[in-house]
Amino acid sequence: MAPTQTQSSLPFMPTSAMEEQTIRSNFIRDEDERPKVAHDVFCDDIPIISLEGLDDEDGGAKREAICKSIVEACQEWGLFQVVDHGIDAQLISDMFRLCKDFFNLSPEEKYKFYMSAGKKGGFQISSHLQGQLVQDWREFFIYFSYPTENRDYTRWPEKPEGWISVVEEYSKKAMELACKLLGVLSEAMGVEREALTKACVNMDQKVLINCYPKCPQPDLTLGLRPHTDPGTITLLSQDQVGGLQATRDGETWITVKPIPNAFVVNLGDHGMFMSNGRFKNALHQAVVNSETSRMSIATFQNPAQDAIVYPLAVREGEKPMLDAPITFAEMYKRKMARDTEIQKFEKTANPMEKK
Ligand SMILES: O=C(O)CCC(=O)C(=O)O
Ligand SMILES: [Fe+2]
Repeated sequence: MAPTQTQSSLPFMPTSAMEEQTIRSNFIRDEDERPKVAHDVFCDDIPIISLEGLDDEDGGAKREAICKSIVEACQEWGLFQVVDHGIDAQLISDMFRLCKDFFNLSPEEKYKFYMSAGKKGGFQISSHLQGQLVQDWREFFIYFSYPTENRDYTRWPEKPEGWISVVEEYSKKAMELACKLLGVLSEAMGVEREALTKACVNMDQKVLINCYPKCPQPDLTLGLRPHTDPGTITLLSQDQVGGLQATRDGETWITVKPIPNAFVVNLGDHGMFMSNGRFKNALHQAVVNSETSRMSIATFQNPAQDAIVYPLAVREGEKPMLDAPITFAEMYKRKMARDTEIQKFEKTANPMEKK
């Protein structure tokens, strides 16, 4: 079918390039940004924590041991995997099946949900950030799922059939699990179990489904550039392909081993600030491959825009990381300004360095 006017003015979709042998220049990263480790070279360093027993009565030895592992993982990595988390395997598999069906729809069908400015959710290509010099090799669909009054059901596709109710259930279960984990972190900071959830005011949740089409030159590009998530905590489920990478020093990357039905949990900037830097905001990225497409579902738990960002606890000998309380909206604005600044700097500074 000939592209319509609207489609031709929209960004290039990686899926349209699946038959091409080389990638377009706007996806090619500078050499130092290219993947150093392949999507399927897995590393076991990331803690895998079973949550069985987490709901035991306070003081239970099992709960105590689980909490300890979570806290250690947050201090060391800001990232870990959870199994036995109580979210039904069937629900996760239904979600993946329906997400896959959506991405397999024709471009016309997907573009009906194209997320232009001001739309509460929908289909997008590459990156949330505007004006990026190099594009990410991905397409995604995003749901604005909580608070429920934010749901604009005109942005929730009726095709594939049944997707709406599965997303509703999935997002509810993810919200419950995230709050449970935030409870563990709150207690570790010596504040009441609900403290982090309350600090988010009316907790916001977005469910983002990433689809990374197979790529003819995966060594030259990234599915998703290195970033930290801005919010409090993220629950990520991924298929068995592999591609999520984490780092502790910003240089050595490891590929997180996919585990069926597990969630990769990572803390975002808000989680880090609220703990005064005790818990890390995990830097991560996604790489692609030439054999198969990959899918991941990131559920972001964020504070409300006007929620106050300030450490809930400052430990002895520490100074607060922030001079004064700010709103989450302000925190995000500063992050974005910094990210754009870093990009501009890199693009202008690199040629000088090479001289
Ligand atoms: O696809 C992945 O593994 C990572 C996704 C991610 O980091 C994100 O959507 O923020
Ligand atoms: Fe992320």
